[in-house]
Amino acid sequence: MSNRLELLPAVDVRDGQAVRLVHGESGSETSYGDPLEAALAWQRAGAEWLHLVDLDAAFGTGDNRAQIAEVARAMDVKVELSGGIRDDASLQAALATGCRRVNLGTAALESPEWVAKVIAEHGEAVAVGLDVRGTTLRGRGWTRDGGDLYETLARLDAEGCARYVVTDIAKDGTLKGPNLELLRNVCARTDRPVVASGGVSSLDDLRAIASLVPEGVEGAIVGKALYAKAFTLEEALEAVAR
Ligand SMILES: O=C(O)c1ccccc1NCC(=O)[C@H](O)[C@H](O)COP(=O)(O)O
Repeated sequence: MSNRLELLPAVDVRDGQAVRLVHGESGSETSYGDPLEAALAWQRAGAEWLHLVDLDAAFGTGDNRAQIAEVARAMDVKVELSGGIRDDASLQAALATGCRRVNLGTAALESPEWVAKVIAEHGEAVAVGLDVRGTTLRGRGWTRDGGDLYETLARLDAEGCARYVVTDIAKDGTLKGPNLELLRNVCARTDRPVVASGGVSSLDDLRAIASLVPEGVEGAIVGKALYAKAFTLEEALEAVAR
């Protein structure tokens, strides 16, 4: 594992638009225009990764599959794809975009046998999103409870899950800072890399997450702060370069 924090600027797509939600709640969207333009802007600014989310697929309000595939295929940088990947068809469609990895969320809570099979078949190409309120996991676009964080983590670890994307829903899209305690607690319970998501508001937040790299945090997803211009991606990359 590198000792430098990886940054993953986010492009969350709802109804064809790049948006950010507050607490992941449907209806709380702020729109930021064309997803491809946003993704290309992050790439031009030096991103190594793009975190690309199909929110409609996550919520079950349709999908943006064709547009998501167009964005993923246009990227020269690594793409992590999330939202509504719950069965063989959606998994194959996601992998066919050429993305580097997919995030499974709801499926890890509702279809554990399928997820164990997918982890065994695809290894590093699969991460599991652990999206929590407190220590209770949430699925179906974060609208339904899905069990205990640490029990699920132990099960997924035993199945060989390669990495986790950990989101405190109470922080997501709020610019209130990341939940460092949650990240530390998850890192203490697994030896797999953890990608932090939700709440980043400042370069100091990124430095604080970067201080957890020795504990197992590998990356940080940044959404709202970049769209709200709290800092630029260039500044963020510079802040975690040392
Ligand atoms: O990732 C999902 O599947 C998802 C489902 C339902 C609501 C939101 C979802 N993802 C949100 C994100 O991944 C955000 O882009 C990320 O947490 C960034 O948060 P922030 O920096 O606080 O804007």
